[in-house]
Amino acid sequence: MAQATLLSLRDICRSFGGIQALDNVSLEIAKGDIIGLVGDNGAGKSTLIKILAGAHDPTSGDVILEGRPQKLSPPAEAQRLGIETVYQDLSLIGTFTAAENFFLGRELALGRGPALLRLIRRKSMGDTAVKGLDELHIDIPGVRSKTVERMSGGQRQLVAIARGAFWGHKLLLLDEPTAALGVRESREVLELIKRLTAKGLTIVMVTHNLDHLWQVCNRVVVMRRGRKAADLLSSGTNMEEVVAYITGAKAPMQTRSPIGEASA
Ligand SMILES: Nc1ncnc2c1ncn2[C@@H]1O[C@H](COP(=O)(O)OP(=O)(O)OP(=O)(O)O)[C@@H](O)[C@H]1O
Repeated sequence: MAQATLLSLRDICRSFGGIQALDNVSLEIAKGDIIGLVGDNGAGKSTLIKILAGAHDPTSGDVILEGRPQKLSPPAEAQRLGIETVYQDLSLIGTFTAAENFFLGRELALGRGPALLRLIRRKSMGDTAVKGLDELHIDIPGVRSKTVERMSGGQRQLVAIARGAFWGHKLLLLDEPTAALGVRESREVLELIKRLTAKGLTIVMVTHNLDHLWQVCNRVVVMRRGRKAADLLSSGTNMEEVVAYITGAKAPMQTRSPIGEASA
């Protein structure tokens, strides 16, 4: 069955001084897509993610969200629209617990007022964070009591992704979610991504690990020198072909997004 389009990028260009980081990139993201965004260093992946995250404005081109032209910047606007980003630094405060990190910068923050009210708000935030982690079957001891700096890298990544999924009800952007992790921790993160997929979340994930991409993504988008070199269903391609697009051994496709074709 054809999936509805969530977000379209149309002819997006972005330059930094004389550097053309993105050159006429168009991309259709369907609801429920898990897109693996790949490409060599400097190919334009981060710039594309930052456009979607509202951290960069396009120099030209249009962003259409659920059928309406939309400005995504600044990042708070993208977040208001339900787009969350988990960057590699995870943006967690080490001296806060996982529960406190869930609500960083959000309206429910403790704020001012009588001590009792602040205590009640803190309890309510803790309950919500625990519920959010439970629903995703993330079993981390000390969600309310242990600071995240005392957690493993894998646990921190799980907390950051769970927080992103909790607030990002439309689109979750993941920047190399397994880059710094060992085999077991990577597996846990990939399992979490699969559970988010099952819940119908839409994800765009930058990765250098094609094996990980194949475990979770239904689509592969290859960037090369600021252009979209290929846009493929993972079920209709293989690693050899994707590598050929990454390196330029294979000429860029005349791409159209494979929305509506069979998903993996
Ligand atoms: N803020 C910036 N100022 C100047 N040039 C930039 C800026 N951000 C990106 N670029 C340039 O734009 C091009 C694309 O960079 P981008 O970071 O998007 O690539 P990437 O595919 O994410 O690479 P990597 O895998 O190395 O992170 C590169 O030439 C980079 O140097």
